[in-house]
Amino acid sequence: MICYIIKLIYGGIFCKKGVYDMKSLVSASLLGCDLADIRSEIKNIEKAGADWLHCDVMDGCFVNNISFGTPVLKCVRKASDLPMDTHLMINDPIRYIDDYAGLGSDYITFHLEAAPDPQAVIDRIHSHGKFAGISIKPATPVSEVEPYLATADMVLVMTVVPGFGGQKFIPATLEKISEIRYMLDSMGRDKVFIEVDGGINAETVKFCREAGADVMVSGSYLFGAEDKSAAVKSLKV
Ligand SMILES: O=C(CO)[C@H](O)[C@H](O)COP(=O)(O)O
Ligand SMILES: [Fe+2]
Repeated sequence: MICYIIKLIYGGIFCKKGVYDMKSLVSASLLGCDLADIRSEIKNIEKAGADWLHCDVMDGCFVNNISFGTPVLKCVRKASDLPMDTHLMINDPIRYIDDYAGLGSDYITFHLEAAPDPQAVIDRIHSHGKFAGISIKPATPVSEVEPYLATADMVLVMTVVPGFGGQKFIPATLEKISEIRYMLDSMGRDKVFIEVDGGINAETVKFCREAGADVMVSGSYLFGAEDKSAAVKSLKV
């Protein structure tokens, strides 16, 4: 208990042995690119050193925005061999897992708040041989995701309220990253990724990394950068 309190105070300094040995991964959020020119945007960000392609699927119900769905992700799959990191911001996501797995997503992340039975969604993703991510909004307590840490392959901590790119990073989410990393370490699950998404740039990434995150999603910062290689590099802290 004392250790846990110290850990929270220090915001993750003592967390996850080994993660600091490797650079963090950068997942480029295509929501921030010019969608009319998506193939060349993908090629450019790939050349700049991005590790994954992050695809934000929004249904206009779970979040107040509609983005894109299977037709666009099929084109993304054809345009690149990079791992596809699909972020489902849709209600009752189990309805669409077969589709997003079938089109070639590597990681499929859904929202805990949107799923009546989160374990069933994780199991369905695994039944396709894909990696399962579970995400929480900034207002959702870490205790709600704890039951799924034993089986999820990735936890996505939203660092903005989901729905739109270009928002400001919420610092209060850092404590949640540290708490989740501590819980995963305590369970011996040190291969589980913690991904952060929303307002990630060269400054905010440092705090996320210290707290224990290892996959950094970035849209507006990366695609808005003049020098994309330098921007990607700045996120690999
Ligand atoms: O899931 C998301 C929004 O809900 C996006 O991935 C995220 O906002 C990335 O955009 P930016 O880096 O511009 O904040
Ligand atoms: Fe996202």
